[in-house]
Amino acid sequence: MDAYDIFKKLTRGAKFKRQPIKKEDHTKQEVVTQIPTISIKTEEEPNDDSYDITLLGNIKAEQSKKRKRKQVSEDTRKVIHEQEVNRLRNKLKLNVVGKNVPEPITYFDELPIKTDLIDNIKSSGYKEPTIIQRQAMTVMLQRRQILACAPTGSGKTAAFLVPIIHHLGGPQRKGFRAVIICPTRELAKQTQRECVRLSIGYGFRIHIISKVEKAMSLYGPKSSQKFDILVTTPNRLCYLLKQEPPAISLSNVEWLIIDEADKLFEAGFCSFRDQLEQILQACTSKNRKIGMFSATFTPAVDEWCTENIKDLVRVTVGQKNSAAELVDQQLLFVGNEAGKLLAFRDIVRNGLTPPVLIFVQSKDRAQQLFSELIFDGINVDAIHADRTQTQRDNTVRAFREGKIWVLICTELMARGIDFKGVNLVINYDFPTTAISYIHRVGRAGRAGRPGKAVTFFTTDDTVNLRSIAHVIRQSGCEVPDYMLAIKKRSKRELKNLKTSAPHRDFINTTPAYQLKKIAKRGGLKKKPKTEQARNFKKKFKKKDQEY
Ligand SMILES: Nc1ncnc2c1ncn2[C@@H]1O[C@H](COP(=O)(O)OP(=O)(O)OP(=O)(O)O)[C@@H](O)[C@H]1O
Repeated sequence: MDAYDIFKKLTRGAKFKRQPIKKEDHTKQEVVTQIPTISIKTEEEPNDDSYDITLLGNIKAEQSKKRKRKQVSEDTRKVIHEQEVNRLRNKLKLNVVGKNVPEPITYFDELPIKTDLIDNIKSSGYKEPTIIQRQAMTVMLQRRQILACAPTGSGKTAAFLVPIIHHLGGPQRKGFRAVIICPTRELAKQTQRECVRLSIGYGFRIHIISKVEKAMSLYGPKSSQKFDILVTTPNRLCYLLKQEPPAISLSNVEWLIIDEADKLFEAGFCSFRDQLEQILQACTSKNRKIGMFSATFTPAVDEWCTENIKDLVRVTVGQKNSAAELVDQQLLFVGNEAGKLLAFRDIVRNGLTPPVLIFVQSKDRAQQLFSELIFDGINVDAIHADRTQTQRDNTVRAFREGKIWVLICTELMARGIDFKGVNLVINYDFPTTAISYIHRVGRAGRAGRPGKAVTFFTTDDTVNLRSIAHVIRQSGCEVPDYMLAIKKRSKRELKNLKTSAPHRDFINTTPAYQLKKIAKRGGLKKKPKTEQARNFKKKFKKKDQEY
């Protein structure tokens, strides 16, 4: 290393007043003489312009120490801040996985969005963000893709709608720029309503595909530009995409949200993986981002996300796959099928506070139970996939308006449906999976309100009893120890149960000997006893209805 190299090393970063070096001096002068005048501002600036190497070295060392000290203090501050954020996340039971995840907000005003949108949030009655909103909104506002899992009724819908509304900004006549996929039409309608409410003043055209034939002409190449946000079930959307040429364009989609993602990934749900593939192929924009939301998640969703989503942020609130803590849950042994009606009538006798949801395992059983309860003088109705769309819509509306007190439903209503203030959920038929249990009881205890859930079980329901008892215990409710000690069932047994619900006796209070007599005489002809029952009979006589 020659003298110039030493000089270069020592003076790295310093400023120089350039002075020509006299050639004749070169031979006489030592290393120091080659150093031009240096102007370094230090606290103890020496009178002499020339420095010797030691002094220079000291200054450089001092400077580097200062820089290091500054860096260290910046790093320390960063670490302390990160620790604070982590402490907050722990307190909120908020788990995040991903690179540089933005910190959660505390108030809606902290969101980097227009005040109009904040006003819309507040006029929806949302004073403070829920935990999932505190984190998911900030993640999505940075256009990061997300897999979010938070309890039922915790406000996941607004968590994804607000960032979407902010990003779309206003109508651009470019066609659909956001697509939200829901497993049922009821949930799609509810999401559309919330989107309309949160985007007041933005002028978006938010659509739901209700009739594919109508949609084919509506979303055709000429008119599709008018629309901005699409809320739909996967089947309807894929039907439109399959047309030649496709009856809908998704080429400008920026956000694709899959709500109740694990339901759609469930084996047997119309091969949603293929449908999702088809939808993704149609979303050709480079800016397309994916958001997956649900209260429960299965490994299938996680695997798909790991394989298909880059720079994913995973956000989980509370323990994964647990029931809402605000629901007071109870398991009630009713002996056998007949015991269920007795137990329900007992609950009614002790005072039933509507609105109440009763879950059964099939459409037939929903009808059977309805035929029984209609004679009990309760305002009751049933909703399931065999009812026409108009009937389903009317029933949901009547239940929301308080005209129906007790709604008998199948799994169709277990996911996402938000009925304000459901006081009681009754699992008349034992759910076939813990996931189904979590969603069913999650229809109560929403948006910070308390609720109750009673689950009937008979001697036939022991296969799944252990896992559901665990869910109940995990959410802080009491269950007898013996239930938790039941032998774990094999995966095959649980899978069988998942794919086919157990066989159950007909729901009927007519004694067996009487039923036999009736059967001999040529079938069950029960006369309606009340006005309500007569109306019900009339209603279901209508030709166009599918009952
Ligand atoms: N910040 C908030 N403050 C108060 N209420 C809220 C807030 N955000 C949402 N809500 C209300 O909470 C209820 C539940 O919200 P939402 O349906 O989005 O829950 P969810 O997490 O999607 O539930 P599920 O998992 O059952 O689909 C709704 O009535 C909604 O209006």
